[in-house]
Parts: sequence; C-alpha cells; structure tokens
Amino acid sequence: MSGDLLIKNVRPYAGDLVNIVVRDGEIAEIGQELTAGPEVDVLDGAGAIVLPGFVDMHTHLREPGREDTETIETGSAAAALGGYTAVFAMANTDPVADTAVITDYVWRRGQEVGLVDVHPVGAVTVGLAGKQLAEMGAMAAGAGKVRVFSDDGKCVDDPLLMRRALEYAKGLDVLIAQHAEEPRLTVGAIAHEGSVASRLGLAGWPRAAEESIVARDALLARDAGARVHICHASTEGTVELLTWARGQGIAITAEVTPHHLLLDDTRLHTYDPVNKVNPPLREDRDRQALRRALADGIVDCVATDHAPHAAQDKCCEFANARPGMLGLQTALSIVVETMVRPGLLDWRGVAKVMSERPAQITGLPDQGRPIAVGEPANLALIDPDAEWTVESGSLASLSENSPFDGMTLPAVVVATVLRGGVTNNGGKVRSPR
Ligand SMILES: NC(=O)N[C@@H](CC(=O)O)C(=O)O
Ligand SMILES: [Zn+2]
Ligand SMILES: [Zn+2]
Repeated sequence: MSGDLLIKNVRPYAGDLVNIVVRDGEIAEIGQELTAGPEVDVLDGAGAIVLPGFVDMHTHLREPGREDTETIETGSAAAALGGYTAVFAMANTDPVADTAVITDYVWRRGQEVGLVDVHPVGAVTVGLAGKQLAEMGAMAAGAGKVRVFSDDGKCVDDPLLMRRALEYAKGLDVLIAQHAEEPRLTVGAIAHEGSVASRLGLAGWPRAAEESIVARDALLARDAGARVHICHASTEGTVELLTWARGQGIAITAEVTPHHLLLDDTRLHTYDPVNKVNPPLREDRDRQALRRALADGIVDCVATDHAPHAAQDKCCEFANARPGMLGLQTALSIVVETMVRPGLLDWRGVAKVMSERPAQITGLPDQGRPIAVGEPANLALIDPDAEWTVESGSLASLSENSPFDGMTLPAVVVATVLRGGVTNNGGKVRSPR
C-alpha cells in the first residue's frame, strides 16, 4: 500500500479547483485549503480535470504466447499512460485463457507489475473452439476471480452452446461478452460490405453478420434471465436492436471502440492494413449512430479493443494482415474529439462511459467510484486544453499498429493514480515493481 499523497490543483469532473489528500489508498480529504506535512508526496495537477481512473473492459495483452507484440508489463504501461486503472485482458492468448492456471497467472503478473489491475477474461469454450464450455466456475473461483467470459476474436456461434453458457453464467453471476459475428456471413470477409469495399475489390463483411447475433443473443439472454454484453458494437442496426432489447427489459449491455467512433471505411482506399479491424470500420451513418447511442446510454461504455500486432503480421497485403489496432493510449483523446468537442458528452459523461459503467458492468467494486472521501484513490488527471500528435513508434506498446499515427488529438492524460500510487506522472510510467 502506498504512503500519503497530496494531489494539488485539480478539478473533479471539470468543476472547482480543489486539493485531495490520499491516505492508505483512499481519498481522505477534499478541500480548497488542504496542505500536507513534509513527508507527503505531492502531485501538482496545475488545474487538470480529475476523473475516476478509466476501466477498459476489452484489451488484448498477448501474454502468454505473443510476448513479442505485447506483454502484461508493456500493456499495463500503455494503460497507465492512457488514464486506466483497470483493464480486462481477453482470453485469446496462446495458450488460451480457458483454465484457472492461465487466468490466475494473468492476474498475478498484473499485480506484480502493479501499474493497473489486470483482470483476466476467461474463455467461454475450450480453446475458443466453440465446441465445449470451459470450466467457468473454476476460473471464477480462482485467484483471478474471473467475472467476464468471452471467446472474443471468435463468436460463440452455436446457439445451443451460447444458451448453455448464458444459463451457466447466470448461476455464477458472471458476464458473457460476445464477439457478434455470424461466421457463415463473413467467410473471407475483410472490409465493411458497401460501396468502398466493392470499389477496392475487398470481400465484404455485412452488418447483418453482427446484427443477427445481437438479436439472437438478446433473445437467448431474455430466456435465460442472464446478462449479455456486446463487444465492439459497430452498426446503426445494432443500436436499433439494443434500443429494442432494452425496451423489453433484457439485460443487454454494449461497448463501442474509439476507432468505430472516429473512423469509417473511406480510410481503406490506401489499402494500409493498419485500418483492418474486426468488426470492420463502417460508414458515416454507423459512426454517427454510435456516437448518439453512447451519448444516450444505449451503448454503455467505451472499450478500446487494444489489439497489438507485430509488423510482419500487419505490414503485408490487406487480405493477409491480422485485424486489430492499438487503443489504450489514444482512447481518451478520441472520446474528447468525437464526443466532448461536439457537445455530445460533458466530463461527467466521460467519467460514466470510460469508468463508471464499465466498472458496474464487470462488477468491480473498487473502480468507477465517485471522487469523494472514503473512496479508493483510483484517478485520471487530464489536461483538456493540451494537444498531442500521435507517434505510433513512441507509444508504450511493443507494437506500432495505431491508425491514429500522425494525428493531432485533443486532451492529454497528465497523471494516473492507482490506490494512491502514482502510476503515470507527466507521461512517464512508474518503473514496474
Ligand atoms: N479486433 C480485432 O480485429 N482483433 C482482435 C480480436 C477481436 O477483438 O475480435 C485481436 O485479438 O487481434
Ligand atoms: Zn472481437
Ligand atoms: Zn477484441
């Protein structure tokens, strides 16, 4: 546990300037006149906005198996620099995180690094093969306390298996997060099915491949009385289905990625595989619908789907490149660009979609909490007026596949605090323990 910390000159949710005293990892005092004793560490926010630390419910960290592209340590550093205090590491590692041995390892390694809480996501099916349920109960009962299960990267496409998974998840009080992609509709598909893909000669990934699974899973969740979460919602039709399902009282939640909020398929004309992602970048109307849905709460939260890939897997022909893009260090700036600047969200809204809702959906008791006395000191400090230019080679990730490379974006995360320990100070991460 960290010692005492005085955080000076910060504005909770962009409100009035205050100082915050942290003791034993908790917010002990908030006020205008607070001062600290001589032994206390001081973090001067210089007028920064302070929000609860961000929670990413969808991150790929590639350890175990592809430590050449990201490790728990390098991914944790990227997360801390992005303002995150908790991330959920997806199960599509090698070996797959389908047993408690792996999920406990991910949790423990994250705690050893100590920059962010790395919560393991467990696989729904053994080896992500979609044939047999994994031992969800054992993973939930382990040291990693797995509370989110997903075959992300693949869809749990067998409806009977998905139904069983939802029933089992309800009993365990855990969440199934679905990568909604009907595989029969995306055979060979590499780009959004539309006029851009036709012109470029790229095989199309239709909206219906996502929407048919969203509709199906809403009905399966209804019948099982279970919760279901939709990963990386990407279409206007998905927003309509979510609206319908919520109206029916179905416990369905959804996330949107920063790249689906900012980019569309017109980026593909260069054939640069940095823009290849699953689900694919869609059209302007999808992007606009997703922004409105996030503002209205129909889409609950932003999740990065941070997906590091090696140069040899990305810098090749479009058809052969792996899908996925980096996201942890650029997420906040893209939310500011697409949601705050256009007036769709205020800073309380940013706290909600980046921290509070993902913590609630995943069941983290110590994240996404109000900035108030007695609450855990998990915080992100943001300079809303600063700008920065993304250099993919200078990010903390071991990989460089950022589609935002060269873009000048608003808002800089100036510090991150995890249980009273400063994990990122002015863009420098604390050296891992
Ligand atoms: N989003 C992607 O395009 N890729 C992800 C898998 C996934 O999220 O489906 C990956 O693991 O690389
Ligand atoms: Zn996915
Ligand atoms: Zn993913």
